[in-house]
Amino acid sequence: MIQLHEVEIQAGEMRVGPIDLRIEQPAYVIVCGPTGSGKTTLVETLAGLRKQRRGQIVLGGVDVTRMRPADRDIGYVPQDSVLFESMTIRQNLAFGLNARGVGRGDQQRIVEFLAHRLEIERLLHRKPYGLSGGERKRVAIGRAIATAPDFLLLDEPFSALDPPTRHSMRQLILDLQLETNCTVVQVSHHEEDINALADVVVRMQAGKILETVSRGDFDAVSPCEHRETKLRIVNLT
Ligand SMILES: Nc1ncnc2c1ncn2[C@@H]1O[C@H](COP(=O)(O)OP(=O)(O)OP(=O)(O)O)[C@@H](O)[C@H]1O
Repeated sequence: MIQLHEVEIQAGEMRVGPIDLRIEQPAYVIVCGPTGSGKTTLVETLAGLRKQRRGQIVLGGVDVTRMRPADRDIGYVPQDSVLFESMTIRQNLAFGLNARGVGRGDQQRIVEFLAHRLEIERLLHRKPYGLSGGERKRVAIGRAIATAPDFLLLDEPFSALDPPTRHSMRQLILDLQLETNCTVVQVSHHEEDINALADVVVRMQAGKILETVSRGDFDAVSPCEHRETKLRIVNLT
């Protein structure tokens, strides 16, 4: 369960919140809304990167309100997908594993698996310089999911990608979410993302949640039916 209770953040001149939210896990949550409505601020706050003025955040039963970002069970892909430029792609993917003291053998096994799954094996020896936008996104996503977090935060992960790459990335993320059962919170402006991915849509406006539309309980249906059901339900929004 994602639970936010009266969360407030000061973002420059703008007050984001109070935000109250309850979302059952696992879910694919899309946060949408006009530019400047507070979507990134909300996601950064979940990641622990923004100081809250007040309120409480509970993720999967754990009160993370005062927890450091590294101690939250979260993978985060920021809007600009910043990579560690001095490290190889292999080292980028292994970063979180290394920080958690995972042994060399296990690190190697996980990195090879991720590289295969994300189709970036041929990039492992390279440094980020010169990677395409789509390749960077794949590495950033791989780095975020390497530690198998229960929560994956994606801030406009498909921006600046061409339509075919957007389509394949969307499919990849959906498959990963269904495979790992993690909860994804994704910022998106795009109707196709809502149609293809969302179990829950959180609409923000002027720093507040305007509405939360839930797509119901999909536990009993197959992944394929899952997507079709989502498509039907989005017409209600
Ligand atoms: N550090 C900051 N200093 C000043 N203003 C800030 C800061 N962070 C956020 N803001 C302001 O808070 C508001 C919300 O920003 P935020 O990035 O969360 O919006 P958003 O909904 O993600 O927008 P977009 O869709 O354009 O990415 C904006 O008006 C922004 O300028």
